[in-house]
Amino acid sequence: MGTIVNDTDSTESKSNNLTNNNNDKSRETEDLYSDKIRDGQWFWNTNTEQIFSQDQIVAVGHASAKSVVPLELLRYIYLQPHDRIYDPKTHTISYLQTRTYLPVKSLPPREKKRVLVTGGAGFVGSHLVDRLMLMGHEVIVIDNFFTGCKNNVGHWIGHPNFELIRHDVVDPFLIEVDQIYHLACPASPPHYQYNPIKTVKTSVMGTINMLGLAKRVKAQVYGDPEEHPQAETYWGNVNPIGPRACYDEGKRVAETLTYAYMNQDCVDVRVARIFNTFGPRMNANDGRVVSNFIMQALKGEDLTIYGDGLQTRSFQYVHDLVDGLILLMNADYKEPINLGNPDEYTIREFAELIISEVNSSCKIKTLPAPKDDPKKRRPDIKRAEQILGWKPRWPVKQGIGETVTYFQRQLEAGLM
Ligand SMILES: O=C(O)[C@H]1O[C@H](OP(=O)(O)OP(=O)(O)OC[C@H]2O[C@@H](n3ccc(=O)[nH]c3=O)[C@H](O)[C@@H]2O)[C@H](O)[C@@H](O)[C@@H]1O
Repeated sequence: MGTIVNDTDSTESKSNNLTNNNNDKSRETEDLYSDKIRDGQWFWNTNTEQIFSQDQIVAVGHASAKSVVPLELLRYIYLQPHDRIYDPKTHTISYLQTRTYLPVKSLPPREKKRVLVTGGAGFVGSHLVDRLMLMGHEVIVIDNFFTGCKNNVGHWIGHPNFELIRHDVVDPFLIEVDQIYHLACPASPPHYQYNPIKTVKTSVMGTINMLGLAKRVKAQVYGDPEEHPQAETYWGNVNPIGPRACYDEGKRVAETLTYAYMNQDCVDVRVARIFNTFGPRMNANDGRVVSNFIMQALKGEDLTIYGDGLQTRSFQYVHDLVDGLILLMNADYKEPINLGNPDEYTIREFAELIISEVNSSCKIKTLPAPKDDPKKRRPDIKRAEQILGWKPRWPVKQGIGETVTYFQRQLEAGLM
């Protein structure tokens, strides 16, 4: 039984005539990739230790954790709606039946781990699953699909190294695994405030169940911080009866539980405090600032700033987070570690960045500020740098570029 990392946070088919040009393009691209896979000349042939080429990011991961994967491989998965064909005339979606899986590394049995990812069909979880699969591990996903989505991991269904189970972490679950990444919990304020009792149960009972299983944690533990930037040594400032308490306090108790299991039952734990994260597969309607602003800009609507827009956030691209989680899992370090990008923006600056990246002429409109909205958030990442040798590689602008492409393609494919 293994180690648990607990996150305390902080298409188209061939039927009909596929008249849509995008669909044809998508099919052509898929055939091209399929040929490459069959001929065994996939991107793995490139030097996979190389992360940058001519200042461009060409791979993600860290050689020390054997997590390096060519970026093209991942982009193929999340930027091509290759397994679904949308027919705008009949407003139907067909799913392709035949599937070529991307080549995964062949690991010797002693290196191959059985890894459980709770919330593995969600935004962050599904990117972690892609990476672990490509690295050659056996991956088991449990998800209740409340905010997660089968499509996020659909490209692995049927693969011998992959299992997808509908299960709610609030209920006990028994399985033998080497490692557990506990990521299950709605993270956007509208989602987690929709059913606050369930949110607390997911954090608390979900964590108890997973700790019980393994006997391993995310940045909201800091609440509306009085210390800036936030180091792991800061204890936080949370209103225990406010609308965000179900999430923030849930994460805090999850950490308390994690260390109680470590001290009392010698459970091997890791605690990641995750700061605002964005990227492809964010839910377009989850109400978070990145997805809201990009969707509004793409649709030509006004961007909604809550309050004066002077509150700050620091945004990290999802690949950087996955790098950090895998490094943390493989490090022998038990204290909490912040994973976030210290590049801090006011929400107004961020709105202007999105407008310029989408090349839109949208205006900004101001709406009332939500209660208890933290005024500042920026991680102090010295600990992650020292202990894990990790720091974010993705400039926010570059990540935003890929995320905009993702949302654009989803919109074109009728998927949102
Ligand atoms: O993205 C995340 O990872 C975090 O999202 C939320 O925290 P928050 O920072 O409030 O996230 P957003 O809802 O994205 O809001 C960020 C800021 O933008 C503002 N905002 C949001 C949406 C919008 O349309 N306009 C707007 O001005 C919010 O008021 C807030 O000040 C969750 O509470 C965190 O747990 C989660 O980790």
